[in-house]
Parts: sequence; structure tokens; C-alpha cells
Amino acid sequence: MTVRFVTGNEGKVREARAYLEGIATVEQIEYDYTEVQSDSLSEIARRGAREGYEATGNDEPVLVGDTGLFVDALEGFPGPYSAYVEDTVGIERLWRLVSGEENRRARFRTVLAFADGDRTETFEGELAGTIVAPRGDEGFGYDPLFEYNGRTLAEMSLEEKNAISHRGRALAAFAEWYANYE
Ligand SMILES: O=c1[nH]c(=O)c2ncn([C@@H]3O[C@H](COP(=O)(O)OP(=O)(O)OP(=O)(O)O)[C@@H](O)[C@H]3O)c2[nH]1
Ligand SMILES: [Mg+2]
Repeated sequence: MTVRFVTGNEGKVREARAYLEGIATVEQIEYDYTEVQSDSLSEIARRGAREGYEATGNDEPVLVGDTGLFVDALEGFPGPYSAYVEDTVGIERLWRLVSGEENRRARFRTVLAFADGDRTETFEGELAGTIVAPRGDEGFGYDPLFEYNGRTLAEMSLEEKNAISHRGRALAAFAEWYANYE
């Protein structure tokens, strides 16, 4: 079955496609759903999935994934505003902001929302790591800043990142549920 991943971010699609190979066909839909201003990734993803499903006009279900980077020393900033901060401040300046802190721990969180017109289900994944000076060329977004077990996410192959990442964990929960869907 086909799942339409409503997102403007090709990095997310690549990871979902690789993870769900043999489970579902992932098609990217570049519809710009409303990202509500909320502290809750789950609220943002749920509303986005419902809107995406309604607006993109056929019966195939959709997935929307909202992700945030939560830095301990910055009280969870940029969190749900991570896309805005990446586009405005950028990862180099975020690094400078965190580099003076003793505690550089951070978490990525992803909530995937699946909507089929009847129901909306959510699946979550989290990854704890450390903010470091940017390293590596793989991945996207904040990957070069985020170290897990001695390597940044941008120093891992897509498969290595998927095996441990917030998105990989959310995709695992989705895949388990999807195996018994309909
Ligand atoms: O280092 C990273 N590793 C990841 O695995 C990852 N996933 C997302 N991001 C970044 O975090 C923000 C999320 O915002 P976000 O969920 O709204 O996504 P987005 O705006 O890029 O696409 P869309 O799906 O909303 O269209 C954006 O700045 C993304 O680049 C990541 N950074
Ligand atoms: Mg976004």
C-alpha cells in the first residue's frame, strides 16, 4: 500500500522510504500544511496530517512527521521551532550559543501522525545525545551538531542513522502498527 508523506523535507522522505522498504511505498507530497504554534509536536503532527489528508484529495492515507531538537541548557529550545531556527539562526550560531555551556545534552524527538480520514494515529521516537561542533556531510538539518556514541548523525550512513534515530524509532512503532492495519 502507498503512504503519502506530506512534507517539504526530502531528508525525511529518504529515511522513511529506506526504513519502510517492503512494508509500504512512500510517496512525497509537497503540500505546505499549517504548522500550528504549539509546544506539542504531537499536536502539530496530528493537525498537519488531518489537513494534509483533506487537502490532497484521494483516499490514500498520509503521514506527517514533526521533529524538534530540545537542548537541555536552553530549556528545550529550539524544540517545536527547530525548522524556523535552522532557517534563521542556522546551526553554526546555535553551536556557538551552546558551546559555552557545561551541559551540552540534547534530545531529538519525532512524532509521526498517520491519518486516513477515519482516524489519526501517532508514533513517537526519541534520541538522546550531545551538541558538538559541526562534523560530517551526511544527513540534513542539525545532524552535524548532534553526537551519539562518538559520532555525529552526519557521520553515519542513512541506514546507521535509521537504526538508532528518533525518526527510525517512530518509524519502527509505525511499521509494527501498520502490519495489522486494515
Ligand atoms: O539533525 C537533524 N536530524 C533529523 O533527523 C531531523 N529531522 C528534522 N530536522 C530538522 O528539524 C526541523 C524540523 O522541522 P519540521 O519537523 O517542521 O520539518 P521541516 O520543516 O524540515 O519539513 P516539513 O515536514 O515540516 O515540511 C527542521 O529544521 C529539520 O531540518 C532534523 N535535523
Ligand atoms: Mg516544517
